[in-house]
Amino acid sequence: MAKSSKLSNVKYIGVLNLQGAVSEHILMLNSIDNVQATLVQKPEQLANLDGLIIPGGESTTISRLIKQNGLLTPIQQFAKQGKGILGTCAGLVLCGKTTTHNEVELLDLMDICVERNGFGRQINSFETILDIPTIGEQIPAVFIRAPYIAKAGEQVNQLAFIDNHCVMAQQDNILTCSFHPELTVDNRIMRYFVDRC
Ligand SMILES: NC(=O)CC[C@H](N)C(=O)O
Repeated sequence: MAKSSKLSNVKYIGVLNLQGAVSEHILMLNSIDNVQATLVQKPEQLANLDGLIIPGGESTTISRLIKQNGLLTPIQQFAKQGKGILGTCAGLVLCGKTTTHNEVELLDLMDICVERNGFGRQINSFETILDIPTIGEQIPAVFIRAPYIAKAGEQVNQLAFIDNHCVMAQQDNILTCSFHPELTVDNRIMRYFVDRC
């Protein structure tokens, strides 16, 4: 999209379209006023975006495709410019600095060490209701082969916990959650993210 065609009251949010829960994020973004959602597969599609969502899926696959598509450095630069990034589930893993078993190449956007599949396998998937003081009460959250944040640096604001495991965090312009907000009808987390882009 050409810069001149950007409307000042509209937030332009991209969804990384490599693998995983892409269309669900687009649908949720479309439920919010003054948001223009677009798909991102190539570095040049990051230009003029205010924010980027890295969806859930399979972090090893998304990591490989990020490299294949030449997106590793462009996404890191996008984050350094202060643009908003939301990583959900596998997206949280990818935003991390390390994983406990070092099995995935990460974007290193947030000072966290992630336990992949920390809540167990597909069969251990669950849905719950979270109170997230910064955002709101009674927020539905869907956990599918979900990771948790095993360790977080001092600059990381830990926003929500389950059984003492951190499941949502923010470090400046980077927001991550272990679960899938886009699989519910509650768009408060998405609105919180968009407002900060
Ligand atoms: N629902 C998900 O995104 C699962 C993430 C998956 N466990 C991974 O590490 O890639």
